[in-house]
Amino acid sequence: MTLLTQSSIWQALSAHSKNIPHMRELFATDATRFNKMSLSSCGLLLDYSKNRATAETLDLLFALASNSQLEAKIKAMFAGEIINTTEKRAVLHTALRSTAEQSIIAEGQDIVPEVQQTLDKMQGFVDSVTSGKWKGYTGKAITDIVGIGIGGSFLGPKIVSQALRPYWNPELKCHFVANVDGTSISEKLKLLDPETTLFIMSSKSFGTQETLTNTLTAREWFLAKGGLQSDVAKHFVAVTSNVAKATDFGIDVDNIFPMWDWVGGRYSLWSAIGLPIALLIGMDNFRALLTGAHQMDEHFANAPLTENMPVIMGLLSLWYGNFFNAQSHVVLTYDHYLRGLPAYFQQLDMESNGKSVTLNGTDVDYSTGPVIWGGEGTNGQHAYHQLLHQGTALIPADFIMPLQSHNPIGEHHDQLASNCFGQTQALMQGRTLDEALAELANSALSESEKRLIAKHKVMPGNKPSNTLLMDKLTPSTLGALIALYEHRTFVQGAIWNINSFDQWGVELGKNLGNDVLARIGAEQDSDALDASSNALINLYRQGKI
Ligand SMILES: O=P(O)(O)OC[C@H]1O[C@H](O)[C@H](O)[C@@H](O)[C@@H]1O
Repeated sequence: MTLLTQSSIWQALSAHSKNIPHMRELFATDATRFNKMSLSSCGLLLDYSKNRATAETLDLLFALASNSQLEAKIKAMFAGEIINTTEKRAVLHTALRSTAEQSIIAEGQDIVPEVQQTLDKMQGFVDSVTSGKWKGYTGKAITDIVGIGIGGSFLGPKIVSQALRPYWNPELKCHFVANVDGTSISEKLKLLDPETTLFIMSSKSFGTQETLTNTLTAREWFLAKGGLQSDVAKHFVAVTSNVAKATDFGIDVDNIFPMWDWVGGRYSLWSAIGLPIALLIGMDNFRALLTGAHQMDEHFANAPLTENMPVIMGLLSLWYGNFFNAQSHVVLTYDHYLRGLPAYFQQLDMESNGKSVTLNGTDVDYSTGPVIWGGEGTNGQHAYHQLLHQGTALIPADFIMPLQSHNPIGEHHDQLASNCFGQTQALMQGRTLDEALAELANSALSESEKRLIAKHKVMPGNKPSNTLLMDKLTPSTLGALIALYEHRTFVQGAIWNINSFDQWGVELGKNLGNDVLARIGAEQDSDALDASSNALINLYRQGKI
């Protein structure tokens, strides 16, 4: 057994988990439950009252956090200690949204000046492109931006741009290409004019196969359409920590925006990786996004555990995963602009906490990161919510909704809000057999049919959910919301004592993919691998089954 599961606090939580009254009862016996179990910070309100938790539960969970040295671990991250021990790196995405007055030391050097210089360089670039000063090779202004990247170098810029659609510069269109499937870039290139298109190649390592291949294809297209090699600098810029590789590739050194080892890919939208966002919404709004995230950083670093939003959310999700066998967690955004957020949180959390050894190499004997999934409300209500209400799996849910819509037409937003709140209520209270029978009382069914149908209409309820509200979706509230989930992920990783900042599983896939590519291109059929892999490679070489 690990020290964690041996600890008395873990044992106490385990015993306590068997004795929590149904949430209906918890609400019926305490009219102040919402007041006690909600908090506001950084423009967000978290209602966590619809959870299987009593005051004792929370006390035990906070004690678990303290016993896991959570506060010291938070301090270590903000202080730039090498907490990504397997890659020997600091984890300082929080420095990207620090204020210019702060001083943050990584590897003996204050990194805030570099961060500020990069923001200034972004500012100059954004101003130049959006004012029309930056010209394409035929003297025309840029109309289309294509972000080429994958993983963290794609999802952050894409999802944040999508979320901040009301703030877009109407003169610019933005497209993203991630997949190495040639269809992805081909379909985009069909829409584009090489004279007015700017490609932003985003790759921290400048070594990711998909991104390199897509960028080469974009460059070939540009040259084939009439651009000259000497025009490439007007249409290709890069964001990378590997300047040497980018210049070798042919990117003008002035057009390279820096990245640093102390920023993980899935935490990088706050860096120059966010350049497509900045172009679309302007630098003032991009800085507001950073400010919102910074406010959440301050809250996370300074609020006591008992009033700390990321801590509370992290603990409650861990509560279900470790003590109620919940294997997944659903994120439901009641806002069309936030429809991509579940996918973003999926990468953030699953790539961070999909681990099974502790920092010192011991196998864990408890569940770590759950499957994160979700979608936009109300669409999901007409599909997978059925399983949330009546399925056998326990799936805790986060509901996220702005109080004011950017598109306040007719009754739309009232209906959206009532669906959101109605779902959390239904999940919590369920429907008893007596209630189901009462609903059928006046129907024409026989008594035995009523009993049968009523049985199918019973919903156990007691399904946990958090509700996160904001006044309006703005760059600042979005920054705070994303930082909240980053820190929630950190909290869980800290308690599980895993490294939330490496990704060796992903690396293995990359390496084996390269090996298979070599076999596909080899002179002879593959025979050195397992029988299945050999057969698949050789069928591919033949091009038919
Ligand atoms: O930015 P890059 O170096 O191209 O990396 C892009 C992505 O690829 C990897 O496989 C990682 O798992 C991601 O975290 C990363 O964001």
